[in-house]
Amino acid sequence: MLSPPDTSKTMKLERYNSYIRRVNSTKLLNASSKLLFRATLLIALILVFLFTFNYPPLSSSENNGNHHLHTRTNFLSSAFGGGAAWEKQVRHSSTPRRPNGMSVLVTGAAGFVGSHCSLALKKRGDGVLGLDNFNSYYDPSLKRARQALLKQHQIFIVEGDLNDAPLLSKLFDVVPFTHILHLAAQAGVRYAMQNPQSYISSNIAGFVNLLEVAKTAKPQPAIVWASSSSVYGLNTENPFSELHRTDQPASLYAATKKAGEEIAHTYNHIYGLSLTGLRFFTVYGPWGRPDMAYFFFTKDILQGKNIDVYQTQEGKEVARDFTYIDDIVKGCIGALETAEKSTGSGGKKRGPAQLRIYNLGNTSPVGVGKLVGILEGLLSTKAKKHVIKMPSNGDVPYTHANVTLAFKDFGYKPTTDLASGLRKFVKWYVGYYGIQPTLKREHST
Ligand SMILES: O=C(O)[C@H]1O[C@H](OP(=O)(O)OP(=O)(O)OC[C@H]2O[C@@H](n3ccc(=O)[nH]c3=O)[C@H](O)[C@@H]2O)[C@H](O)[C@@H](O)[C@H]1O
Repeated sequence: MLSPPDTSKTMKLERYNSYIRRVNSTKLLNASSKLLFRATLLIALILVFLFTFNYPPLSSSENNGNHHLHTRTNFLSSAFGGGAAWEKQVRHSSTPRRPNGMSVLVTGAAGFVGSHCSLALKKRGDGVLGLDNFNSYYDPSLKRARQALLKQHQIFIVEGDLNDAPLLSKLFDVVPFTHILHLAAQAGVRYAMQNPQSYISSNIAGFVNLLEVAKTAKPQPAIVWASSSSVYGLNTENPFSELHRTDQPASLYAATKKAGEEIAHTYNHIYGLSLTGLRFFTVYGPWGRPDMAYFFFTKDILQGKNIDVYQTQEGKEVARDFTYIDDIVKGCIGALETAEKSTGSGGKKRGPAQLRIYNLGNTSPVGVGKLVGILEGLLSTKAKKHVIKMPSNGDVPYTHANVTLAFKDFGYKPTTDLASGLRKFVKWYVGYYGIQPTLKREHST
């Protein structure tokens, strides 16, 4: 008999081979997993790159030297609600309803002066589109209430920031605005010590951003914008004339408004933009700003709280040329109506353009003590006055406007004295905040 073949060596070899195959297949598996992982990572990186840098461009149709801006505009349009319905609202709101009507972009439209001007323009048949960032410098619910009021009059407010170049650019792509009424700003004299950067961001960077977009717009709009009585700073000549010096601002707020006037000069000089700066003097009235003294004095008097009434270091009364909102609105519309067209095109100046500055005040300064006295009468409540020296926080002791120039050029003539204006304010205040009906009846006019 043949002895069975010795297979032990063959078996060993097969076991060894099968082991090697297992090891190799595991290695292969690991290698392919790694490859797969790397490929996925690479694809993810490419996607992140494309998304972040918007490459290749989504639009290549721009040929006005503003290619990047417009490309980003299209890319971002969905972020601010761009689209057919949004554009329809924008167009509808900004289309004039009278022959030769203006089409005005009102920045700060949910603000105090902005909301009043928007309504007045719309009532005349002009087209108005609002822009506002609804920031929380003061109670945003008041801004939302103004927005709701404007909506009732078919005025649409785009929610966005002055520093959002793509958004501004998009608005000018959609609407050939004839005018900008630029009222968006970081307001408040004393708050500048708490939040200086917000003044730089809105009043300087935001303004430059708006001018950059306006300069390339076709047609270039004429721009009327809000400067401030505070630019007179430590000026001691009275009443304040546009010819007086304005190189001694007492607050960062004033300095940013003064900077705005110089920046306006530059854009007028280089690009032919028509620019009119309006120096508002302590504007007050219904739908006003809760950060202003007349407003929070009213609130605090009604709540039985102390109010600080400032005096100068010499113990004299602090005074302001308080100006009623309706007079300011007339001034803004007068400035818009007399604004000449910008002369530039496609970012190039074609000839000299209009450059103006006007005081818009009441020409009748009133002491803060007297203001408090009027409020006490209207509210039938004695104020708990705490008379203190004016803190060194950017405030100035006195303002008084000479408005001869605004009268000459567009018939500006304030007609509301402080007592009548505050009566209207109090009537609105008690109605808006739902304060005792007895007060409301007592002060109805
Ligand atoms: O014309 C402007 O360009 C500016 O007007 C406004 O500034 P102002 O004239 O300073 O108004 P506002 O603060 O209401 O103080 C009124 C008076 O009350 C005094 N005041 C103030 C606070 C206080 O606690 N006590 C007090 O006596 C105070 O000393 C002052 O005499 C806008 O806010 C500003 O954004 C800008 O537009």
